[in-house]
Amino acid sequence: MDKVFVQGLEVLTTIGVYEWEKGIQQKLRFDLEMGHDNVPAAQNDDINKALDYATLSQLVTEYAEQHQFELVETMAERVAELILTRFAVKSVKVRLTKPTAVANASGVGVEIERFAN
Ligand SMILES: Nc1nc2c(c(=O)[nH]1)N=C([C@H](O)[C@@H](O)CO)CN2
Repeated sequence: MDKVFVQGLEVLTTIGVYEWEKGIQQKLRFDLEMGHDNVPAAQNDDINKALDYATLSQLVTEYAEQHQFELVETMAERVAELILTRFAVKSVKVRLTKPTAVANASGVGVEIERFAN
C-alpha cells in the first residue's frame, strides 16, 4: 500500500491528567501515515486525485488546538477517527509525542493504527 505521511506536525494545546496541566498549553508532535493509492494522482499529475497533506495537516492542527483531553491516547484516537472520516484513506497511523512531559526523556506518547471500514 502506498503511503502519504506528515512528520513532526507540532501543535500547542491544553492536554494532561493533572490540574496544573489544565491551565497551560503544551506542545504535541504528530507523526501521521495514511494508506492511500497514489497512482491516480501520479498518472494525472493532479492534486485533486492526491491526498492533500497540506489540507490534512491544517485540519489536524485546528482539531488539536480546539479540543482538550486528559490523555494522549484520547487525542490520538480522535485524530485517527477524524482522518478516516474526512479523507478517502484506507488506514491511518498516528504517533503522538508529548516532548516535555518527562524531564529526562526526549519524548513520550503513543502510536496507534486504525483502518477504514
Ligand atoms: N499513557 C499515558 N500516561 C500518562 C499520560 C497520558 O496521556 N497517557 N499523561 C500523563 C500526564 O498528563 C503527564 O504527561 C504530565 O507530565 C502521565 N502519564
